[in-house]
Amino acid sequence: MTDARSIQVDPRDYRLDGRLARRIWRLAKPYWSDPKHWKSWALMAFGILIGPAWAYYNFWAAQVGAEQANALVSKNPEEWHRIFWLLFLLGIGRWLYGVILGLLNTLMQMQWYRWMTQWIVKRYLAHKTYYDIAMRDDIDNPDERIQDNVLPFIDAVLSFPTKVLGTILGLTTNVVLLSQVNSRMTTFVVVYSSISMVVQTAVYWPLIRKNFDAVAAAADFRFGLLRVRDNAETIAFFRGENMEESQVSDRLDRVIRNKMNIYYYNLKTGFITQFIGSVWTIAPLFMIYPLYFGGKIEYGTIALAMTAADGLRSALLSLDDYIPFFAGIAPKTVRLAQIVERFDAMDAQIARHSEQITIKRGDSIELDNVSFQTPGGEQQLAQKVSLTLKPGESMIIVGQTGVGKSSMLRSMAGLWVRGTGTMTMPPEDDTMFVPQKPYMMLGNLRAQLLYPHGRSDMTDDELQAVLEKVCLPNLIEKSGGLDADRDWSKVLSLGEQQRVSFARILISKPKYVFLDESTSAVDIPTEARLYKALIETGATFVSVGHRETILRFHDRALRLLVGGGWEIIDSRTIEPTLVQPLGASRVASEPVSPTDSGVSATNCG
Ligand SMILES: Nc1ncnc2c1ncn2[C@@H]1O[C@H](COP(=O)(O)OP(=O)(O)OP(=O)(O)O)[C@@H](O)[C@H]1O
Repeated sequence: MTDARSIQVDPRDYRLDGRLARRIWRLAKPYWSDPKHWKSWALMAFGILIGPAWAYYNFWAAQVGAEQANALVSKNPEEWHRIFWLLFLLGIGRWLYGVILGLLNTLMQMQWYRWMTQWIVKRYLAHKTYYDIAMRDDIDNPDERIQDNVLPFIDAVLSFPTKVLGTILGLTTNVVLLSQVNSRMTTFVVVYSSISMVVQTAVYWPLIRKNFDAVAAAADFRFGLLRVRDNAETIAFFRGENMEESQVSDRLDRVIRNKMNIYYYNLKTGFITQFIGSVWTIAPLFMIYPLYFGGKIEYGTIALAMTAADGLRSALLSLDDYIPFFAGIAPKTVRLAQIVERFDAMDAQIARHSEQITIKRGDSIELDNVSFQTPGGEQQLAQKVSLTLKPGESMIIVGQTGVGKSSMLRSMAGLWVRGTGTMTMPPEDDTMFVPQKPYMMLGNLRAQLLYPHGRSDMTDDELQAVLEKVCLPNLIEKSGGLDADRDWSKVLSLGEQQRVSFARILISKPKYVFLDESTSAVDIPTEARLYKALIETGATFVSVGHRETILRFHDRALRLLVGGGWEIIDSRTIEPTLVQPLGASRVASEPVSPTDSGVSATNCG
């Protein structure tokens, strides 16, 4: 996950143009083009169709209101009471309309929200895209994008058709109403509102960028806090609290600066909006009252005209609203679209097979002219590697630090796909990759041991026997049983976690195992025990390691050279300095039997 500040911003993302419209369409289309979502279409159609009825209702209510005012002036209590109860019922109808529309909208929103979030998460996890994003570091805070942006996007898009319909109906009904009273006033409202629309558009334009920056700053602040949680122990060791406090305050300052920026901007523009509104409240009065004093209209018509003029103005002003509306949703849309565009790019890359290592499935490990690259293509690693590893064989990858040993394992696991050539790999279900820092899932000790498949018919005694083989004879007892639930990544030392990883191998019995410095945190006798147990399973395995002591457990070594070269050598006769000198623990130069590790069962740890 990366800091939003380090991401290059495309200035085109700040515009409200066809590109934004296409992005909205790209995000909305998958849901709305699926016939399975007919219910949402039905709800949407209902919401739209009820609009004209609602407009007519308001049209009629305005006329009834005028009749009531006339009944008041002509001192007609029966008529006044009749209209009063009618208006009371109309009020209930208005309330019911609001409730029904709110319910329909929420139902539609939740259906789409669930679907869209699941759709994005599915694509995020497919083809290991989450890993690609994390490695390339070009999409900041993907989790925040998924969690925070989907609902506001949906909310905005769903409200859009009703908003447009509301504007159209508001314009037509109020023009009809107002022109019944005075056509001059209709012209005034239209001209006045058009001018105000132009002014407001100019005023709101800069807000798009400000909103954008505010969203990125908030995501950044969250990221800063998350870093502290994720690295709590390291920070505590380094006593880095002061530095962390300053980085968090720094991010918080940015959030506040952006919020204040928007606030001051709204305050300034608020004066303009306020001025436009004030002129409006006075101006129509000067046009309507002379008509009344001249006996040209009845008293109730004043209220009717004012309601219609106000309705027409708000319909026209709602046009102004489209700019702030799009300015508000643009950042969220762009942040979501960027992540979906990355999914699309990933799919396209896979479909094209371009610059991508082809992976075939077979019963051995075979590299045919494979050249490896880092995920973004920044670095060429080992070039044109060809080798075969038959079932039961083992190989260690050695070479200078940073030369690309772990990367080769990542490519074999299908995590890094960039490069050329063809790699034959065993079926995924037959393989297990063991990283240096094991993953401890949430759950009890049994779940840790059975990870990743989570199923096994092994009894508790059998699990205990496995733990003894990996030098953890007391783990169950000291943890409070196999069903004890702890934060295992914290309560187990790294060496213990690495031994749990080996227990997982012995439990799952994969045919192929790939180990990336998986014994770096255990002592040499324990390492020997672990490799001995691995060899006994008969698995084919490939290790990456720095310690010369593990060379002897492998049939051969692939030595990677700086500049992309490589060579295959006999791992038992390799010059230890080609791996990494270990000082006192030099290995004997004569070949050693892999099963003769030189340690006894009691020699663990
Ligand atoms: N996500 C990444 N994006 C771009 N380059 C990367 C990424 N991860 C690693 N690299 C680069 O790829 C090169 C090979 O890294 P790799 O981890 O494979 O080396 P290594 O030989 O295993 O190193 P070490 O022995 O230190 O563990 C390094 O130069 C490293 O900086």
